[in-house]
Amino acid sequence: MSEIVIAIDGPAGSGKSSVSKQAARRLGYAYLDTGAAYRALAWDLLDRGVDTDDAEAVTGALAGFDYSISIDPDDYWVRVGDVDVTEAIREPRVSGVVSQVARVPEVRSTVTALFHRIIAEAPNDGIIVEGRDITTVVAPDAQTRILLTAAEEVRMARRSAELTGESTARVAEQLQKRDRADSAVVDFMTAADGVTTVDSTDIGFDETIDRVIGVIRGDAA
Ligand SMILES: Nc1ncnc2c1ncn2[C@@H]1O[C@H](COP(=O)(O)OP(=O)(O)OP(=O)(O)O)[C@@H](O)[C@H]1O
Ligand SMILES: Nc1ccn([C@@H]2O[C@H](COP(=O)(O)O)[C@@H](O)[C@H]2O)c(=O)n1
Repeated sequence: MSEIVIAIDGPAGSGKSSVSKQAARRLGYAYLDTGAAYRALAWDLLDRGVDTDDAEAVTGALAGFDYSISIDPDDYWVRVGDVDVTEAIREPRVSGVVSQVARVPEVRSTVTALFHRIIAEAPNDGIIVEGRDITTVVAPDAQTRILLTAAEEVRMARRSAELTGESTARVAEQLQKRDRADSAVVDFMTAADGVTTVDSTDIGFDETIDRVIGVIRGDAA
């Protein structure tokens, strides 16, 4: 069981997954991507033909959601049943509906219970858990709580550099739309009491990891 829990929240494209994964590698910790559970559920609902706008139908489909995720930062995968959905859950069709699914209270309580089980069973000394409500709901008592952020235009530019098949305007529109919808459910734009902000707007990837590890080790932010 992990003695140390590091909670990291932030808006879309702020670097939560890439920075958390790399920091976990360096510290020998496990890494839990909580957004993957919401994405995998959205993928599963689309696959089963469930209307993702219908909260009752989404709640009804939760019992059949057979989800597993690797918490090894060197061997990351996500599965629904026997299907490896690691890549598929990043597709725009999933990103486009995930916020609708994540706003359903029964979804949030079910996946939060799942996260608590994964955290409790992690074999490493520590685990880095990233998402939107980790510092406030999933692990408010975590030893270290960080809000990882960056200016919206910088996040858009970084995301559109990754998604070569999509126009910059479309990527920007989707990122803004998702942040707006997600912000209506949880506040990940402002740091809660006791949460340290790391702003990567003007710093590169490696320096961001150094800053995050510095906060975890108790250096000044
Ligand atoms: N400090 C940084 N400097 C440069 N690039 C960065 C920095 N931090 C993250 N990136 C890049 O920004 C992109 C988005 O990062 P990442 O996917 O980790 O964000 P995220 O917060 O997990 O996004 P989402 O919530 O949408 O899944 C990646 O290409 C990543 O390599
Ligand atoms: N703690 C969380 C994490 C994620 N979500 C929802 O999932 C979507 C995908 O998350 P990514 O981190 O992969 O971008 C996100 O847009 C939220 O709708 C959440 O609600 N809580």
